[in-house]
Amino acid sequence: MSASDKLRLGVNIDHVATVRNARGGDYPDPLRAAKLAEEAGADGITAHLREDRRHISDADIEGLIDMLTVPLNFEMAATEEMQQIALRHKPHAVCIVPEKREEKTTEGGLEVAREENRLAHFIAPLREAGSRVSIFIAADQRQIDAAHRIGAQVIELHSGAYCDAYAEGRFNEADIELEKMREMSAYAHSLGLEVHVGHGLTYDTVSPVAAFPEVRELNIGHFLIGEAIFLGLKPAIREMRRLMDEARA
Ligand SMILES: CC(=O)[C@@H](O)[C@H](O)COP(=O)(O)O
Ligand SMILES: NCC(=O)COP(=O)(O)O
Repeated sequence: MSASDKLRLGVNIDHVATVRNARGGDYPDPLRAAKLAEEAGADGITAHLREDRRHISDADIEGLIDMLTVPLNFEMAATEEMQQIALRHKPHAVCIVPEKREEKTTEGGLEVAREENRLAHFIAPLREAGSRVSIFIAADQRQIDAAHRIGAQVIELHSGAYCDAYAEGRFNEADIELEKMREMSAYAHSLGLEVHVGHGLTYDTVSPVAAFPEVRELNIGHFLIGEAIFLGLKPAIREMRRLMDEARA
């Protein structure tokens, strides 16, 4: 396996900030988590600067930009404020995600097809600034075609429907969702898009997704931060890495 074939693990540190923000102080520090994740072998760090700043803050993003030795995948909504922040920091990757104030977490993928024109104009300066532009979407051919047309280099398939179905014991539905992601990974790859997958992945759900040959990166956060309470962050990440490597072998 060449280095370019390696399945990368992006560790999302948002929920270290959620715990910090519960008390409004300085700890636990998401930057310290990012450092440990790097040391544990993370290939990248993902952080979502929500418009309501419910977890990651502007200062966290600045700190990550200064400190990281691995690429930052900066998740953000397609708003002018976020575009300005991304253009100031020029992260390795910008992943455009949908956001709703009332949601607990990112509920679905971005509606690219309905907003093609606006999104094409929105991502052009980000690409020109040197960031790789990724679009967080459902495993839906219409959305993939639209992401391709607007000039995104990467798509990230939302694995939440698969993971939720699995967690709730709806295994037939989980298989259907998995099959959709498998087919759409191959389809997106055939168009020349780089394929990532993320949201809600756990030790129980990661292996079949890691086995898709077209997938280049998994972004995983909430489960790892939870598991770190019991195992420690580095062992939790290393176990995820082991499962990914085993599935890919
Ligand atoms: C877009 C995405 O899937 C991640 O950002 C993840 O959801 C963590 O952030 P939230 O839990 O706030 O959605
Ligand atoms: N884009 C998905 C991500 O970064 C991680 O999502 P989760 O594992 O925190 O649900």
